[in-house]
Amino acid sequence: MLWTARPLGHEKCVFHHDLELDHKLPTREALLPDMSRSYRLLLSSLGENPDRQGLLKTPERAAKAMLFFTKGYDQCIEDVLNDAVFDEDHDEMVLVKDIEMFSMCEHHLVPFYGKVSIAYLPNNKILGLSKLARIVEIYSRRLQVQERLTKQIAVAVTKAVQPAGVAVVVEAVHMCMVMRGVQKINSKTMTSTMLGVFRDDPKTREEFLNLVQSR
Ligand SMILES: Nc1nc2c(ncn2[C@@H]2O[C@H](COP(=O)(O)OP(=O)(O)OP(=O)(O)O)[C@@H](O)[C@H]2O)c(=O)[nH]1
Ligand SMILES: [Zn+2]
Repeated sequence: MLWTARPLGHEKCVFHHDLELDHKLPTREALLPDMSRSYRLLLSSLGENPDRQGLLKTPERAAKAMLFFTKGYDQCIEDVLNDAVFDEDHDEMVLVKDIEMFSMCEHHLVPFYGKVSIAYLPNNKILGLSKLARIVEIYSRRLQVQERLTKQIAVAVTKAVQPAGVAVVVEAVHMCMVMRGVQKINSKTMTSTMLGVFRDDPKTREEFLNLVQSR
């Protein structure tokens, strides 16, 4: 059945429970032939000739591109953290801002893209800085809605270092609102998740938002 062609999660990844992935499924690369056939059918549905020279390899290319756009399904937090959690007596805000993000709108299968800013207040544990960007990659490279993406990033940072608080702001342009539909080419969507101190203490939240907005 078609639904069995869902992406594989990593065996030891405990963060995937929300996706209800079936670990007996084939690897995602093994799905390439099925995906290529689907894209070939799509080309025919558009009235194109999938056998014309320029389109001969398009179904396979498109399938590979879609696998890349959704490669976050193949990754799990434990793997990318790679033990880069360090004991450190530091309790001031850590902020990485303007992390580029490319994701796929789950409603229209078109991109939404923008930037992510992540802050946390350490509680004797810090995270390798690049790992914040890697967490963004894991969750953005899936079919998403911006709200869920924002929250998943915040929860992942919380699980990784149990900080006193986490704040995540995502600013994105949705191509489904730009190239089609309401066609609002300048619209941007902002979402945020505030956990712990960032939720409870307006001063901490304000400090974060000021830092995010400063250029
Ligand atoms: N909340 C939220 N909505 C999203 C996101 N990405 C796309 N959407 C919205 O999903 C909705 C789908 O609405 P529908 O009415 O079923 O689809 P539609 O007829 O294509 O809607 P229009 O885009 O208004 O033409 C639209 O309002 C999109 O703007 C997202 O990340 N978060
Ligand atoms: Zn959309």
